[in-house]
Amino acid sequence: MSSLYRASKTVRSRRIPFNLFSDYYIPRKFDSTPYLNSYLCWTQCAFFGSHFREDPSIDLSQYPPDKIRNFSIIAHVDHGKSTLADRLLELTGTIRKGHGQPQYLDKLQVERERGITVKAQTATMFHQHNFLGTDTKFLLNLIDTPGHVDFNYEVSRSLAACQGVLLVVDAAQGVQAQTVANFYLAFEANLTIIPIINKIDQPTADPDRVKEQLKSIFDLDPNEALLTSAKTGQGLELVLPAVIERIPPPPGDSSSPLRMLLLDSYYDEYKGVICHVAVVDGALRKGEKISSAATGQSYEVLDVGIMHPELTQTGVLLTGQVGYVVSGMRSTKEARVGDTLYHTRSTVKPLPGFKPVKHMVFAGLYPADGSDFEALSHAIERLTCNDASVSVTKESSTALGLGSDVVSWACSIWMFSINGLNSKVHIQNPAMLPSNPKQRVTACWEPTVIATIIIPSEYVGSIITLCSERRGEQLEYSFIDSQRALMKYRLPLREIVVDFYNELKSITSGYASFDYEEADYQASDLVKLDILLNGQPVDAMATIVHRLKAQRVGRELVEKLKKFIDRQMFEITIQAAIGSKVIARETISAMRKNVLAKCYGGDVTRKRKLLEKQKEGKKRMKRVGSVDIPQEAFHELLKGS
Ligand SMILES: Nc1nc2c(ncn2[C@@H]2O[C@H](COP(=O)(O)OP(=O)(O)OP(=O)(O)O)[C@@H](O)[C@H]2O)c(=O)[nH]1
Repeated sequence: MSSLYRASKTVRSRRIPFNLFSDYYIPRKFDSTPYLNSYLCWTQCAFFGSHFREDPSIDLSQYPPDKIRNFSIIAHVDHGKSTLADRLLELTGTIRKGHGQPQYLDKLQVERERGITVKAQTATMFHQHNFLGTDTKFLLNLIDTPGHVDFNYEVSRSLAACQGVLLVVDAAQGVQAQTVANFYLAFEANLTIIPIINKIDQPTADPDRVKEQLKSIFDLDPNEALLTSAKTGQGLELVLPAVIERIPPPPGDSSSPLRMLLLDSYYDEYKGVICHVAVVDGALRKGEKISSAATGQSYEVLDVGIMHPELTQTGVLLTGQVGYVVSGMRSTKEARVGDTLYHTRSTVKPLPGFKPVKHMVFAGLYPADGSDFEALSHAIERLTCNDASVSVTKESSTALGLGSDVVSWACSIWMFSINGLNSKVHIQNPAMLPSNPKQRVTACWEPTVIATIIIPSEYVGSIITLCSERRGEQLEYSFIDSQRALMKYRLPLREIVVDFYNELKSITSGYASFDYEEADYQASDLVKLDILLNGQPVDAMATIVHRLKAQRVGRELVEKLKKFIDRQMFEITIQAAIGSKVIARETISAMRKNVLAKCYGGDVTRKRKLLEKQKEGKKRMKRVGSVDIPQEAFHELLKGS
């Protein structure tokens, strides 16, 4: 999910899977596929299973903004955010110690299975602290954030509701690429940053080195860093006091009309759409009418409360508080993240920063077995119900075949300027390119990303080679300490969605850390690569590639195809071509029937006649014969094996 995760997803169902015929479409190597698959699994598992409860002991009017702290935990993947969040929930009695479910805030089954956080969750805690000489009970909203490379989009949403963050860094691994990316997200949002050096119980922990890094990379005061072990509990008692004392209270105005920031939403089978919100100004009560600044739609507030950590009805949410609202929205599509919700009859200025969802990750999906179409369709419907950032476009396909799985592959979006058309067109399928020769492509652009890579210095050379092979442009190269380098590259998005991360990990023996954020489109020399079987272009196999890569991609495609197409009674030529220029070619020779099998001994002229006849027949067959491409050839090509 900056990363691809910030990326919204577009899931395309039932589309011709052959428009990205290169190594780019290979789902196993497509780094974002696990994410997509996670979501698909998610649709099959009961998400949330929300329990609504009432807790009469909670009186939110006791918590004006000065007794509220909204904070988030940010970190590189696996540095211990979720474990730390769990410990804080335990410490405040929000969950029972040893509740038997590690990473409480990771509610999705897929999150537990994969050990990474996908959907950010919020939990409200209450904590007594001696503040400025008075024992005061504070309301703390902890927003757990995903740390995986794909999920930075979620991180930025979470940060919009916070005034401070805990920046967790693994004491052994030190600052990693996502630590850098997350730090800058928090820094740019003007949030108070509390550095936490976690996992100090590890034998390889080196907190002093991490402190140096915090100083040299982020200019953070090393003395302000807290040393913790979320595993053993060491140092955790200092975390909440630091949150209360260092992070400012939310700045809203309780006497102003209601303005609520919509943070997230999901679909509950019983209650409908449940929105997570942060009340910036004013107050919200059950029964009131609210409107959305983004869509203009109005709703009645059916239920309102806090996540403590289960949904707990309070009937009210006051300035600075974070909670949930049920308002009869029919689909999460109506709940636009970053939207401002306000009282229907009031006039307010929408909160800044709202951006409509911008799709960044595209995937084509189709059921390998056509009879599974309904099931897949249903699963995708549930997926889109639960996540407003996923949108679906249905396409019909003439090339669906047999099998048992869902086949998915990465798509890309290019921009083309075409002679005869006034505006630039976005193209994600080569078939969308005009066939009319008068509508010539005059320029092309492709999306790029800015990648941040942190590696032990001995791997710098290999990274430079990898990034230049992937058409990267080096933007920065510096050392974050005596052993590790930080490199920034601008890379075409298409070059990193497939296999880049795996390769990076493999050439650095797993020591590289990587993050990226979306950047502009850049002019690129793109060409349409056609695949021809016996001289006939197979439209579904055409793809768009960079001219420099066309030769290699074309060669690989024809070689792969050769493996999967059975020999037939006539010769088959497989060609890759750009326009009329053939750049790669393979031939599958014809099967030879032994026409002489029944001629024992006998007349030579008769044998010659039979062979001549066979030759003639083959010529005719080659002319009229259409090549059967087995479905598994497409599947195997898609899977990249
Ligand atoms: N030794 C040690 N291990 C820890 C500590 N904190 C967390 N871990 C372990 O580190 C691993 C990752 O912890 P998580 O809390 O899931 O990490 P995360 O940062 O939330 O990861 P994402 O959810 O993917 O963002 C788990 O195996 C934890 O048990 C610690 O203080 N010491």
